[in-house]
Amino acid sequence: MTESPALPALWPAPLAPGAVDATVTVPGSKSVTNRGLVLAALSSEPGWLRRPLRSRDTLLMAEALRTMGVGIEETASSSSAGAVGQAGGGEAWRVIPAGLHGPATVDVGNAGTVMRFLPPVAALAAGPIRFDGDPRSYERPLDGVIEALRALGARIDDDGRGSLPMTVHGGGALDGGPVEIDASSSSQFVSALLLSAPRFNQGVEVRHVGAALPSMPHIRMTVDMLRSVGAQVDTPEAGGEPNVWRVTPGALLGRDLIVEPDLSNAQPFLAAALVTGGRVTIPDWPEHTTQPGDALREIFTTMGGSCELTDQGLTFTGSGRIHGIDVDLGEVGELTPGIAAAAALADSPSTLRGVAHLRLHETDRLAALTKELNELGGDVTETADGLHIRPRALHGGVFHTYDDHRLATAAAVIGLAVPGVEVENVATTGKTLPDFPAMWTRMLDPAAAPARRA
Ligand SMILES: O=C(O)C1=C[C@@H](OP(=O)(O)O)[C@@H](O)[C@H](O)C1
Ligand SMILES: C=C(OP(=O)(O)O)C(=O)O
Repeated sequence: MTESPALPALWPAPLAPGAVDATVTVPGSKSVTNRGLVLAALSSEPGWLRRPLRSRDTLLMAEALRTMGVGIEETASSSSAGAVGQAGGGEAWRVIPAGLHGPATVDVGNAGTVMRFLPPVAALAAGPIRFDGDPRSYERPLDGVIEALRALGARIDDDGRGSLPMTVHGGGALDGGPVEIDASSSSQFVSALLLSAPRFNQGVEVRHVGAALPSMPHIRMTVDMLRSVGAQVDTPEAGGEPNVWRVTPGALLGRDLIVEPDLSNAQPFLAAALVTGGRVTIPDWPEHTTQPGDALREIFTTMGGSCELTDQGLTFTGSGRIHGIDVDLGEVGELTPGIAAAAALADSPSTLRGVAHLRLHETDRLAALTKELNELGGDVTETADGLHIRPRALHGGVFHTYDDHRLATAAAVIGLAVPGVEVENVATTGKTLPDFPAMWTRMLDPAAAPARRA
């Protein structure tokens, strides 16, 4: 990660000087990096993560695994290995699995992936592992993971709250087997159980019961990544029972994983092309991916523009008009703040549906987007499961971010078109994209963009 210079408490979001024309290299995916770390830590041999994301969420994951005994070394292209967390380029992480053990304390910050994916890992460790985090982490749902782990044989002391803080008293092994879980509040409950399941004595059979399951692409990502390290996984898609996943016990291979760019973090830059009628290219956009950000190709095209996937990456070109959209974002909920920002600048109303669970994300995203957009003069109402956005002329003002990286990047998108937007605590983008303010400024500096027009 590039160490950012001190950022002001109120960051003046730059107004776009015209149509953007830039190539923006986006760091690795948070979701892939943190899954890759967990799987490598559970493998029977060392492995590599190349181009990992180095941000608060992924450093917390790496540090947590290290406190449980896993070796994780960071290698810059030309320098020697050093412990993760030290300053440095960090182009690859070598993960050396070891006997997992406590006592240890895991700081989950406000990272859903850390607070959900690691309790099953801790259940496999020998000794007590205490989990704690930011105040918001106490409010985010964890009950499904706690109850499922208990049903599978784990001992967890959570003071009966079903949330953080808690201690997993790892017994060195876990029975595993069949378990029912209501994962309607977070797909990460299912991913958490599946990721560690090859190491459970009986594997696992996870059956989701309850209302609709959000963020299915993220569960597919879990399954794909498990299979890529040799796990056997049966899924509903592969002709299995609906809402049932089975993982067979077995050793995992160490592998060399190249982490894809984070397509959800590409969103604000693509939105900049949409909002300014400009053009942005994201290099290394994968041809096939389970990342939900891939849906932006269709969503932003519907909202006004076109995209082309070439050897250079994905190029999105805005048409100069932004149209409203009526869309179910249940599968791709993490894209909602950025879509809401573009929708607030559109030429017709939008309805964003299927995202009630966003009330339990980094902040209550539906309430926060409604309040902050309306305070800039917008006309946004919360629905039972989303937002209704009627575009109006917006004015400048302070956009509060509630420690939510995606609120901050959404505010920057608004600021491209609305003079005088100040983003409170833009540093919160460090959760998944520490270099965001500098990347944004570079995108807007025509001298920094490669000349591509003939
Ligand atoms: O598994 C993952 O990597 C994620 C799953 C999703 O969580 P929810 O299902 O809780 O929305 C997503 O919103 C989050 O950003 C990352
Ligand atoms: C919901 C998100 O994060 P988390 O992994 O903390 O759930 C997100 O990044 O939009």
